[in-house]
Amino acid sequence: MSAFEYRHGQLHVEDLPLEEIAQEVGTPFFCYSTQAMVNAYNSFSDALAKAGVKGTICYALKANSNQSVIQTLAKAGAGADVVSEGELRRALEAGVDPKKIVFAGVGKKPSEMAVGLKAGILQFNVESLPELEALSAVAQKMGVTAPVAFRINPDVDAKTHAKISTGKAENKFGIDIPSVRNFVEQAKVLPNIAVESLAVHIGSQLTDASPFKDAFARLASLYSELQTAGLPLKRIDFGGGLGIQYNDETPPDLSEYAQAVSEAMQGLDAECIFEPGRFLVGNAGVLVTETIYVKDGTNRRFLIIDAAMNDLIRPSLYDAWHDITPLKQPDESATLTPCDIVGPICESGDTFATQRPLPEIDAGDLLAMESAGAYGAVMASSYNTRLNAPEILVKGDQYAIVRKRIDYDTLIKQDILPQWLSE
Ligand SMILES: Cc1ncc(COP(=O)(O)O)c(C=O)c1O
Ligand SMILES: N[C@@H](CCCC[NH3+])C(=O)O
Repeated sequence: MSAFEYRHGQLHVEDLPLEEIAQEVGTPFFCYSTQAMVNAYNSFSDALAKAGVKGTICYALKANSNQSVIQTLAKAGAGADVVSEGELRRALEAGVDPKKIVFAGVGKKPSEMAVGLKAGILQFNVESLPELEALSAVAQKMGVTAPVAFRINPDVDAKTHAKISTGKAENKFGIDIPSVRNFVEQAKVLPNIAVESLAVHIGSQLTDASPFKDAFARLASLYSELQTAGLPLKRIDFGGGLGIQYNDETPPDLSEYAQAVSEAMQGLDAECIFEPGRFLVGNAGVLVTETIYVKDGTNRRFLIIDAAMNDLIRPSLYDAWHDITPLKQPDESATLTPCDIVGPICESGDTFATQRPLPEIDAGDLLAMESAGAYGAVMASSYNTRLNAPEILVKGDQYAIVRKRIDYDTLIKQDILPQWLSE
């Protein structure tokens, strides 16, 4: 059973009508299903087990870093993939075992490295020589050894949106394969560094299995070559990137993905790490919004809603598609009219959908923007001095506000007037 479906004419999340939450919380708000997240985690883990792959699933916090989401996944067994001191602190606060935390990102500062070393995390995914040198210096100063994975850039086209593609030579990420031997030599002479792992991540929202296969094969062959040359590698990190269905894409199913991993692992003795973000939470969340006005323009109908690009930026930033579903189930015979669904922000880019066929929608009607669990609330801003959309977590017939809406007073008072303006 899906976590979001119509029952008795109303869109439900698990056992609750979304409209009931909307009446109590007000719109817009994000709503996440515990069941959908746990199911996604279990299906990922089962698929790996079925393919004979043993590994740790380190949830990529950047997709949705609400403490309740991290804790839900940690309770299901997940570790964490973090990219900043903030995310690292979130993971530790949620009780994630430091030995299941990997620290990725091209720009870790020495102060952030120190927090990771102090916590005793599993590995730092290193992407440049200056970063390796900085890590060595911090570790030496602290009298500890830094566990390192070299993140490789396999120069593989992930066939995804250019802004979220990370494995091509022109991208800022990873170390090109021919340079890795030099990195290994440098690591030997740098104090307090232990190279234990190789990592890869070629992009996000991959809908084709072949780039995964290519990247994993290159990673595995390099792993085997370096191990044979005497480097004591223990782990291989396959990154994240598995796509979800937003519209009519057909992402690889889990067994195909797990098969690609298992093929790459043939003949290798290594623990595996995975860093899925979107797959675990993307389809577990919606953004609920109210229609403020229906405006008939010269040549099109606009639905002006109370959510905007500051709440969910994906359509403006990547031309991303999100299904838009009325909370009240329309008649099967309802006539569909093409509408532009837009927010109140003063930019034409504040558009969620163009010429989207929808049944008759009136002012006051509630809509759900689907697949908003990943890269939704985490990418929000207060542009146009709009209040944040609160976040709600549902479990069965219970719901909890897991991030509240900040009031205008608090928002405005974040700004501090310099003395001279109050004189
Ligand atoms: C290093 C790394 N790991 C994991 C992820 C998570 O990606 P996704 O949400 O596509 O699974 C990302 C984001 O693309 C990333 O940059
Ligand atoms: N923010 C992007 C994904 C970025 C992945 C970051 N590594 C999206 O919404 O699709």
